[in-house]
Amino acid sequence: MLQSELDGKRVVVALGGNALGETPGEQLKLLENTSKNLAHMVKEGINVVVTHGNGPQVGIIDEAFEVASKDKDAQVPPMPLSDCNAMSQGYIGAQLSCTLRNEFRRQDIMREVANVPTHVVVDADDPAFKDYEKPIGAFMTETEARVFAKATGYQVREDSGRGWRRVVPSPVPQDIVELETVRDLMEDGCVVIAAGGGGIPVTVRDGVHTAVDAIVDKDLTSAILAWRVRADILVILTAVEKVYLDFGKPTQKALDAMAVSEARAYMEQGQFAPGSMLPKVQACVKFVEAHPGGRAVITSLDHAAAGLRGETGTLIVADEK
Ligand SMILES: Nc1ncnc2c1ncn2[C@@H]1O[C@H](COP(=O)(O)OP(=O)(O)O)[C@@H](O)[C@H]1O
Ligand SMILES: NC(=O)OP(=O)(O)O
Repeated sequence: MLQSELDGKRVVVALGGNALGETPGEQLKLLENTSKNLAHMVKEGINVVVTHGNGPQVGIIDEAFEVASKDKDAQVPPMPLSDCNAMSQGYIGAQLSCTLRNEFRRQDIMREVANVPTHVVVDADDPAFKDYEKPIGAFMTETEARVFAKATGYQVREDSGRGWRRVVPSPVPQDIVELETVRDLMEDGCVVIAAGGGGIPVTVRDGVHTAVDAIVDKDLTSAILAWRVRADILVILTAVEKVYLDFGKPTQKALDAMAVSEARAYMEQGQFAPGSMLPKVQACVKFVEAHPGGRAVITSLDHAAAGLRGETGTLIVADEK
């Protein structure tokens, strides 16, 4: 796809939480770089909506409150995971708003940035509340993880060959509460940051919203958002340039493209790790199925522009009729 063909297109860009570094300072640096890439897209006439992950960050915030609340002298209250989730959304979104505004100024882009704290509706009976799948927080060795699990009562799991992490419930997002606000802001010409950390999950009963302690997968929420704002392209940016078959094995093979039926077959073979690559592929399939004509790309931040032009990354498209 030529750059000129991207002019006027709506693109939802999902930034991986694991690509945001481990400290606020590191995150700010990475977001400055990310904002350069996003600003280039905006300058080319693309209507960008940005979503972001929060797995490592929400784990750190939760851990900080856990440790501090156990210190009798510190006078820090325990903090529910749902509120830690909201804090991560606020702090990542706030840093990104700042770095985007600075980059727009540098590149003479006259666009407003709006950060929308976002909630997503989930089903209170989602089986994910029993079978925890979402890795959050720092990576540990297996021994460290087992000690941590014994001390805290938390569940831990190996994460895609990268180490062990705490896992929490990750219910499937059904709807985005602030969707109309996001749409209105887009119509007004804002570059919108929304659905951070997959959104704060709420259950709704008789119209009453109740936040729940879970972390929604931001790629699944991004797919709903992309479909509901009629995006042309969903771009999922993570740490790898492409999706692989036999990931991490000597037989590893990069995928340039997958039709939906191929993606489903690979998912059935267990090619994509739950909690990491699997929800990304599921999200892409969900988007291109819900929005025929839509394209989805998984690639790394550094390859975002080339991925948008179809020159790299793994493209997911609907089956040919
Ligand atoms: N089949 C696969 N192909 C590519 N990467 C995979 C695959 N299976 C698991 N992964 C891992 O999934 C990671 C992306 O998931 P994750 O780190 O959770 O995403 P995020 O960037 O959104 O935080 C990749 O960096 C890689 O380590
Ligand atoms: N909430 C979420 O999906 O975060 P990560 O992208 O960090 O896993």
